[in-house]
Amino acid sequence: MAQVELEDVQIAYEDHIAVDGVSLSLEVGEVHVLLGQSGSGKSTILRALAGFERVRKGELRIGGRTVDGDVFAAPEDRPVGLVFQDYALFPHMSVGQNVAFGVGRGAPIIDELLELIGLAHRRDAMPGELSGGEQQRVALARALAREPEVLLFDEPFSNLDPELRADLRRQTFELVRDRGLTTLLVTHSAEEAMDVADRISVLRSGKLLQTGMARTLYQQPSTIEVASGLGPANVLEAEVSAGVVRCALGEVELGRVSGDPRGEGILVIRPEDIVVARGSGAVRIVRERFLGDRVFREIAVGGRVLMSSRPAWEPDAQDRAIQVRRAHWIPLNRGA
Ligand SMILES: Nc1ncnc2c1ncn2[C@@H]1O[C@H](COP(=O)(O)OP(=O)(O)OP(=O)(O)O)[C@@H](O)[C@H]1O
Repeated sequence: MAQVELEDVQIAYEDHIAVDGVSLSLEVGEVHVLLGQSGSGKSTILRALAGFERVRKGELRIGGRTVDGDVFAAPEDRPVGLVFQDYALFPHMSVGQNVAFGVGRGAPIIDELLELIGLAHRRDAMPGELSGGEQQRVALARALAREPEVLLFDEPFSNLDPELRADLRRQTFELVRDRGLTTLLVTHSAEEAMDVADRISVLRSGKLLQTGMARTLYQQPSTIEVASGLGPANVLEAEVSAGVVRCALGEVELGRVSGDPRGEGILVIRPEDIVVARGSGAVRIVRERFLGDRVFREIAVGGRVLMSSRPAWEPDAQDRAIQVRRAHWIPLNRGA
């Protein structure tokens, strides 16, 4: 059953259309990520689901009930919990009061939630006395206290340092999944999106480009923007002739190319799928970066500079040639 539905939604700020024709459906218990660059419309969608923006066209439904469109449900009448980037705790209220806000002081769920976020012993502390990670846990507990059906997260981990961010992200999504809460997370980090999402929707300039599982979007992007939104990608013009795909790298066997290669198109090749192997070819390494587990290289070949990466433990070949392990085909009209 769909828990959250957007049907052909348009949202505008005066004459600026921020979200344009977006349709999306989240299953009950799904963790869904809106991924896109700054200004792509992610937060606007989240705010509209929370009831802080109105849709101009289309409809929003939560739990099968229309909350915006022909009718409008006020924010407090929607079964949603919202967690922002900047915690937004009430500074003059203690941790316990912040969590209990809007649900009543004595509610047993408050103790349970404080226990859950590991801050039961800080119940009387003020937000200013907590670290950023602790404050964000309080904000999460506060959102959960209303027992929402849907959780909305707007870049909730971006103000935290990287190690803490990864830890808190893991804890948060364990908790969300244990409770079976339908969740929509906004982020511009592909790594974060792939880490937590059941499915990802990639947005650009207010339009939805592609929805799918991380693996599908990474390996079989429908456009160049989706390809580069999920991670580094080499993009090469190519054409199919006589049963092989030809590009600046030479020939790639058809069997190594997913999609539907025919005529002219674009090949998307991930750095790890460009293998610098033993052989004779005009391959020059322009730049090399050692990243611990892998070595990332820029290599000049066929008049182009391409990105290639290999596991750091792999021995380097002396006489070099390029092999393409895997590539994906985007038809020309969709790649533009
Ligand atoms: N209150 C507002 N008034 C006018 N325009 C706005 C308002 N809020 C957002 N916009 C515009 O709408 C578009 C979408 O903004 P939105 O905040 O949804 O993007 P975003 O993808 O969440 O970006 P970010 O990652 O920077 O938060 C942008 O062009 C932005 O400038």
